[in-house]
Amino acid sequence: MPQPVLSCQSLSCRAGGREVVRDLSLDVAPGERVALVGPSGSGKTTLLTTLGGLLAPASGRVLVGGVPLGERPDLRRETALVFQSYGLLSLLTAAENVEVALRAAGRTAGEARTEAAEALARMRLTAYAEHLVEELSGGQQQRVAVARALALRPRVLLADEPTAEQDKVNRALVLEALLASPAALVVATHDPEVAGRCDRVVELRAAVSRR
Ligand SMILES: Nc1ncnc2c1ncn2[C@@H]1O[C@H](COP(=O)(O)OP(=O)(O)OP(=O)(O)O)[C@@H](O)[C@H]1O
Repeated sequence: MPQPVLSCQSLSCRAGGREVVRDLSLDVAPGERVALVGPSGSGKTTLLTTLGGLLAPASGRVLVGGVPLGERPDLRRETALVFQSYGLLSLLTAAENVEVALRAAGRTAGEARTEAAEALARMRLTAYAEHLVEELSGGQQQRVAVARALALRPRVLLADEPTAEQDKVNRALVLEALLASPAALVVATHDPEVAGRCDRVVELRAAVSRR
C-alpha cells in the first residue's frame, strides 16, 4: 500500500466510561473507501470521532499522512466529518453553514459563496439554500452536512450513516457523491448497498464491556 492517508495503531476508545473500541489497527490508502459495519453500539461513531481528532484515544494513536494527530492537531483540517446528528448550526441558513466551514478552511468570502452554492446544488438543495437549517427536514439537513463535507475537498472523509435519513433517490445521490470524491472515505453504515460499494469492509464487534 502507498503511504496511508489515515491510520490508527492499537487504538482503543472509551465512551461513557467504557472501552468501546479495543486495539484496532487500520490503514486507509489515499482514495480508498472503507465501510465500518457492526451492530448498534459497537463503537462506529466513537471510532469516527476519534479518527477525526475530536475525541482523544484512550490508547494508541491516529496518524494522518503518517504524522500522529496528537502531535499535529492542525492535521484535523485534512479531514471532514458528516456527523450522524449532522452537527449543523440550526439558526444559520443551509448556505451559511457550508460557507462558515469554507471560510474557516481559508476560502475568501466570494469563494465560499460560490463553492457552497455548487455543493448545495449537487445535493439538490438550491431551493433551500437560504432556509434556516431548523426549517429543513432531517434528510435535507443530512444532505447539507454532506454538502459541507464535500465542499471542503478533504483528503479524508468520515461519514456516519450518511444515507440513513434519505429516500431512495437521495440515497443514491448521496452515495454517488461520496464515492465520486477523490478523498479517502471511511463510512459507518448499516446499509448493505453502501458497504457493498466500498473497497473494504471493517467489522466492529459489539462493545467490549470492560471498565
Ligand atoms: N457520550 C456517551 N456517554 C455514554 N455512553 C456513550 C457515549 N457515547 C457513546 N456511548 C456508548 O458507547 C457505545 C458505542 O457507541 P457508538 O455510538 O460509538 O456506537 P455505534 O456503533 O455508532 O452505534 P449506532 O450504529 O447505533 O450508531 C454505546 O454502548 C454507547 O452507549
